[in-house]
Amino acid sequence: MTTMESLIGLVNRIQRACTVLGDYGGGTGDNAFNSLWEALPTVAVVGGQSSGKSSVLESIVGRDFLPRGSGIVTRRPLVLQLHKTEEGTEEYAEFLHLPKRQFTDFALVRKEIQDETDRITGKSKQISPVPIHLSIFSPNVVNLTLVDLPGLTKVAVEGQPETIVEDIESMVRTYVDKPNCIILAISPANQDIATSDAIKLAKEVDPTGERTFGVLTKLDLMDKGTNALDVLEGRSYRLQHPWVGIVNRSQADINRNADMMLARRKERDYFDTSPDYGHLASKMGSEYLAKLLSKHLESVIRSRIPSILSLINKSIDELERELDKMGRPVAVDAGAQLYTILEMCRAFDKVFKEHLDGGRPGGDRIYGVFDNQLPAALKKLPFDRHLSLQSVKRIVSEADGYQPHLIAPEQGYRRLIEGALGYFRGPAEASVDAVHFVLKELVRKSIAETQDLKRFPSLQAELAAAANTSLEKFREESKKSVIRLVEMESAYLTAEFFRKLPQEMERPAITNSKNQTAASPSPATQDQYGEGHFRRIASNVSAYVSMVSDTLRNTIPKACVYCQVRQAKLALLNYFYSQISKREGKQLGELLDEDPALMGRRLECAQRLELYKKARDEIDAVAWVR
Ligand SMILES: Nc1nc2c(ncn2[C@@H]2O[C@H](COP(=O)(O)OP(=O)(O)OP(=O)(O)O)[C@@H](O)[C@H]2O)c(=O)[nH]1
Repeated sequence: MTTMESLIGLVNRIQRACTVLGDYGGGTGDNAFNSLWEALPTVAVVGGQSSGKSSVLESIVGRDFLPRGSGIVTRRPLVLQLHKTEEGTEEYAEFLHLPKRQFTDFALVRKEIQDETDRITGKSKQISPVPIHLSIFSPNVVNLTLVDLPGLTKVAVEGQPETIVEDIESMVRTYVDKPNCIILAISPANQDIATSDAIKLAKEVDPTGERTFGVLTKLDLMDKGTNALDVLEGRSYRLQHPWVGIVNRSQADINRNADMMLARRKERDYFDTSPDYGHLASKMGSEYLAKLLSKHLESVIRSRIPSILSLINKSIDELERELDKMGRPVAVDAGAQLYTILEMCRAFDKVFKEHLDGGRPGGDRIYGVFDNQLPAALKKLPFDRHLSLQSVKRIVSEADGYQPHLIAPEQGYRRLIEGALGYFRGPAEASVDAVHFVLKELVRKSIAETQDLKRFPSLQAELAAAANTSLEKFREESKKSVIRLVEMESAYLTAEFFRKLPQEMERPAITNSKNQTAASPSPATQDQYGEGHFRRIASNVSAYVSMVSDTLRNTIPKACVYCQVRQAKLALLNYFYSQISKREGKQLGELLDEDPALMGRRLECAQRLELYKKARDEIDAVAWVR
């Protein structure tokens, strides 16, 4: 006995906890949790309108407490949990949504069911799948849980949405479809069983009749001379469990406020004295039905315990994994928050360095800048144009002014070289920018790849902004350095280079110049030198510039690495650290504000986890007392 009470009580407790967390079956979508509710055996009361569902439930309870009226009165599932108490104790009812209030007046229970139905559905006559939980504690009940569902109907009446017929059917189906659902199919005896809505549905979802209990009401209303023995003895429609006949209070009894206990006695007398059903009397009536269901429910629960436990264990594992993935909640004190932030910075820094040093991709793109982009840009510089014969002639002549040079065009050389070296600024700065963009991209990637940071969008944004500010600073420094390298080349030329060049005989050294001189004395300065002279100057300058280009091809990468890459490795987050050290506790907390959806999900997971763990402990405690 203890076991039976505890098992049904156990399922009741778990069911109530499920409802509080919004688990009443039918969870859908990617984020839906395993439904524990669906794994728990329940008895669902199903029948057409006016088939006598409410009357059966009230008979089982022995109390008048359900709303009555025309149209669809039951518009939300009512989970009715019956708890047997000691003989002589006072009966009372309790709603899950009003945990502190005990109802001893059952008329008020009826009113509360009506009000609570309207609270969710409005007065619109809509239906809602959110159940109302009602517990009744009484010495006159057996331990049992039943779910009262809206009556199946065929037409929508005034004020009801057109879809009501299908809506009710699909809500009822969400219960009876579940293999753990015991179906209490109510059919009135004064109607042909072949037309019973309850039997029609039960047949569909439970064709073998294993989990269907057939209940035949209104036996007293059958035409004189007829009886329901064909149904009750299983000849009309066979179920695995025996049919139970019921005689509820008539409408006239209800109007008279006939006492329920008296009605129970009258029902017993009816069967005991019935010429048709006398031989079945011990297996008829609402009291018998309640006991039968209670016993069956207990045995079903017992047989399902292993699968319920395995579902619970599987869900616990899944939830713990998900919680680990989401990260545990953030600490509230400033010290711990700072520690959390610094831990995440460290994790980010590690990922960033792996990108640069190897292990993760991206660092190689910096080498790509030095090995491809820079040499290609240097090659493309317009030295051919700058050192064209025409340009060399012009620059050299202009450099000499009105006095032509005597031996070598020193000023001309310098001007040509200076002009050429100026072109190196472009590729030098472009290399710095290219490295900057690679580093910036690596910061972005590293933030995205730092698992712990994922849940803190504000921290991610601040970290990215601070790292980018640092990178900008490094870029500026790097630019200054590479420009300085270029300017250093212009500031002091390598005289040695020119000394090594084969010495040119200046002035009219060239034959055709000689001839020209002979023919006509040189009228203009530029004519004093032949093309070969200028070509040689162009080629000497070009050789010098190419030597400088080789040098810069080697030194620009050194400057970029020194000023940008190395600094990024050493001091990328220094600026961030200086910023957060100025922050107060509240501002630190703001950095750690998580995505509200994630926080909500974590809370949900944590509550579910608690539910499952509690359920597991309870089942462990109860299930082995056997
Ligand atoms: N005489 C007699 N009347 C019954 C019996 N069962 C139900 N009734 C009457 O039938 C009518 C409908 O019964 P309910 O219990 O309200 O039926 P229901 O299936 O809950 O109806 P809805 O909630 O409207 O779907 C009421 O007037 C009851 O008094 C019975 O066994 N005998």
